[in-house]
Amino acid sequence: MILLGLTGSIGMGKSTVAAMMRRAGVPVFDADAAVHRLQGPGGRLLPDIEAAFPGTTGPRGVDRVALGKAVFGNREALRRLEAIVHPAVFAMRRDFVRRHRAKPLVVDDVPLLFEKGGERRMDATIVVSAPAWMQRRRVLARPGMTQARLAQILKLQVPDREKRRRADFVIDTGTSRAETRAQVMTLLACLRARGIRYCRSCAKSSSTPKPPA
Ligand SMILES: CC(C)(COP(=O)(O)OP(=O)(O)OC[C@H]1O[C@@H](n2cnc3c(N)ncnc32)[C@H](O)[C@@H]1O)[C@@H](O)C(=O)NCCC(=O)NCCS
Ligand SMILES: Nc1ncnc2c1ncn2[C@@H]1O[C@H](COP(=O)(O)OP(=O)(O)OP(=O)(O)O)[C@@H](O)[C@H]1O
Repeated sequence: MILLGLTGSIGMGKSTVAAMMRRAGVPVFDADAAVHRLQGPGGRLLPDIEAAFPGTTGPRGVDRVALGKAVFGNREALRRLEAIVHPAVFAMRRDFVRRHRAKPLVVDDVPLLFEKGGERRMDATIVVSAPAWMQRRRVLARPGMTQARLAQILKLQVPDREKRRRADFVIDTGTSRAETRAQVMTLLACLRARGIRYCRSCAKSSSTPKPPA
């Protein structure tokens, strides 16, 4: 089995690419979805989160906007939240990978792959990337997102340029979905047929469309 770490900064299209991979029959562990389950209605982590951040949980689970306000911009608070959330996610990931170990490819979709040194656990890494202006446009269109919140989140993330440099493969989402899907399918076919070493040598494609005038 080849274990692939999939990552990308906020709004780069990681979830979209992960969905394309899943549709292509690859098991994908979704760390964000795991976090949502653990923090959702009746979620296992609610008591610990409420104790550490009073008033941020309720019958509908974690109030993500309120918790985000408490931790983004406050490194110590974020570390406390991570200490509650990450061990539970690690355990779910380990079970998922074990369950699928007979498959040729397994994808681990990890928002903080390079930030937390997770790439060491992977056979290869894939970064999803688009031009910065497109990233901003996508993220600022989300409800509840502001320039200030985006700036705080970007400060916590390894810059896109650095991610691209460190990754084995880059998927460009600055183009049409059809082109992105074609890149995904080519990469998966290559990995299945030829393995990592061969595919590394023919990867790292990217195009950077100009911002609109
Ligand atoms: C604070 C929370 C509730 C805010 O939720 P919300 O739905 O508003 O934002 P979302 O989770 O989509 O994150 C927005 C962006 O911030 C990034 N981000 C989230 N947590 C972190 C973190 N610990 N460090 C750096 N960036 C982070 C995400 O990758 C994403 O790009 C949530 O982000 C959270 O619980 N974070 C801590 C757990 C964690 O580390 N999750 C990410 C990897 S498993
Ligand atoms: N070619 C493309 N590939 C992927 N996403 C695209 C493309 N073109 C436009 N998009 C849009 O870009 C947005 C990317 O959102 P997505 O949720 O996939 O990002 P993400 O990286 O998972 O974000 P986050 O880190 O915040 O969870 C979506 O609204 C998607 O429709």
